[in-house]
Amino acid sequence: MKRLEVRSLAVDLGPSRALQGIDLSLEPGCLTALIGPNGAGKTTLLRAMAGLVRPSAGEVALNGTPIARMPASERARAIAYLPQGGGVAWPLPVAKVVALGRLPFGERPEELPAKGREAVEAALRAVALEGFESRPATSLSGGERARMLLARALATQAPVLLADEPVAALDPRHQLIVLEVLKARARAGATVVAILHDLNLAARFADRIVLLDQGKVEVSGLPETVLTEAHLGSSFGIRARVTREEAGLLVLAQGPLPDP
Ligand SMILES: Nc1ncnc2c1ncn2[C@@H]1O[C@H](COP(=O)(O)OP(=O)(O)OP(=O)(O)O)[C@@H](O)[C@H]1O
Repeated sequence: MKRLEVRSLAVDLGPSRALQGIDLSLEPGCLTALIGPNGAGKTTLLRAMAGLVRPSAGEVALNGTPIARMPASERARAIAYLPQGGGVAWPLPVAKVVALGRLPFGERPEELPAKGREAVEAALRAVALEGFESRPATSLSGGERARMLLARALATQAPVLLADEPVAALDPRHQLIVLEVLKARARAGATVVAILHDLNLAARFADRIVLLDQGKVEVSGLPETVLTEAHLGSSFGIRARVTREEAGLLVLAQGPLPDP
């Protein structure tokens, strides 16, 4: 089990400060949704958590060890990262693409050991892509491709899973399937962080929500603490109604607020 800590993190991208003063503790067993308006810094924060962006100040630590000091191979086994809208350039069979998730263990797709094969099969099952194993990856639809790339990240079976908009390209049924998979990973002890734009899915599935706005954490905590009409107005610029239904919080975006 790995706790991911973000301590006083700042990131500069070119001339602009993308993140500033970020302090977060991401707990094992917990699915955290990262939400915020376009350009808030969500992808930058997730990339920093994966060790893909160099902080200008502060650090990210895994069970107390700064990830910048971890060997790349160790980090790749500990943190699986699903980039936003990833693509595939070669017509590799789907099973081989998913098997690339085993590379951090030195397992090559063409000669996977039993454990690697099981991990790949379980990942394909989890995203409902059984039967796609030999299809060329380049022949998949956008949503199928997104699920294949999530399966690659799942196949690593890393204790930390960071997913950038894992359900953005998916139909409603597959959105639910994928979020249930992420939740199950968390329940099995993983630390899971997913960027979500759908506030109702965040309300329903996240144990904790972090709302980023202009490179800072505006608020973080339980869904009912974060998804308030006031926060939705001030950070997203929308007039919204939040009601509590039997299934959980329901966010109804009613209209954009005028520019401040
Ligand atoms: N390479 C770069 N150079 C300069 N600025 C950048 C660079 N990459 C991102 N930015 C800026 O940093 C800010 C944060 O970007 P980021 O992609 O993290 O936002 P986001 O919250 O993920 O947005 P979205 O919801 O649109 O995906 C944005 O203002 C973006 O324009």
